[in-house]
Amino acid sequence: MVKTYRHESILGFFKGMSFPIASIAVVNSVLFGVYSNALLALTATSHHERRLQPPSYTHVFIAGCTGGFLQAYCLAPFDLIKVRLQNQTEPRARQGGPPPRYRGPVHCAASIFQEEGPRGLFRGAWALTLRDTPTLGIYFVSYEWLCRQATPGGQNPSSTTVLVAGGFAGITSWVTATPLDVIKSRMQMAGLEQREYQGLLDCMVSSARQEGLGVFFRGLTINSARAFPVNAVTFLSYEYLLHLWG
Ligand SMILES: C[N+](C)(C)CCCC[C@H](N)C(=O)O
Repeated sequence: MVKTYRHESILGFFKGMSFPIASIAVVNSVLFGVYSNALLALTATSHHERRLQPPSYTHVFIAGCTGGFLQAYCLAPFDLIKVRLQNQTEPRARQGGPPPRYRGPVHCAASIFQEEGPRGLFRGAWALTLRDTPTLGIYFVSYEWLCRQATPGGQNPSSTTVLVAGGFAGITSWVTATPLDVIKSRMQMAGLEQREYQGLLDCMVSSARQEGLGVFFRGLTINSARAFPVNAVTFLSYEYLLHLWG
C-alpha cells in the first residue's frame, strides 16, 4: 500500500476500475431489477406497500433465485475475463521476458473469442448459474429477515439496519456460494491450461481427490471480508434510490 501510494498517489488504488465498474453496474441492475419485478408479480405489492404487507420468505426466495439465474448470464463473460486476468501472474511485460498473454480486458475478450470461439466466452457459465441461483435467493431472504428483526412493524429499516443486514446477507450468500465458486473458477481456467474437465462433477471429484475437502472452502475468509462492505453499500444504495424515485 505504501509503495503504491508513494509512486502513484491515491489514484494508484483505483487502477483498472472502469471494467469492474461497468460490469457491476450491468449485473446489479439486472439482479435487482429482476428481483423487484419478480416480487411485484408474485405479491402484487409495490416496494412502498411492502412495509405494511411484507412478502413471504418463499416469495422473496423465488424472486431472488430468478434474479440470480438471469444475472448469471450477464455476469459470465465479465467474470471469465476477471478470472483469466487475475490468474495472469506476470501482468506486465518485463524486459527480455515474454509479453503477457492478455494485455487488458478488451484484448482478453478478443483473444478468448478467437481462440475458443464465441461459446468460449461462456465457459463455466453453467457452474456460475448453479452458484448464483440458490445463493442469491439466500441473499435476499437473509437481508429481509435481518431487517425485519431490527425494525418495528410497518416502519422502514434505518440506514444502519440496512448496512448491517446487507453486509451479513453478503457474507451468508458467499459462505454458501464458495464451494461452487472454487469449481467455477477452475472450469474457467481450464480452457487456458490445456486441461479439460469432463464437466462440473468431474472437476469437483478430481479437485477433492487431489487436494482434500478443504478445497471447497478456498478463499472463504477473503470473500467474506470483502462481502460485508460491498453488500452493505449495495443495499443502502438500492433502498435509497427506490425511496428517491419510487
Ligand atoms: C451469490 N454470490 C455469493 C456469488 C454473490 C452475492 C453478492 C453479490 C455482490 N455483487 C458481491 O459481489 O458480493
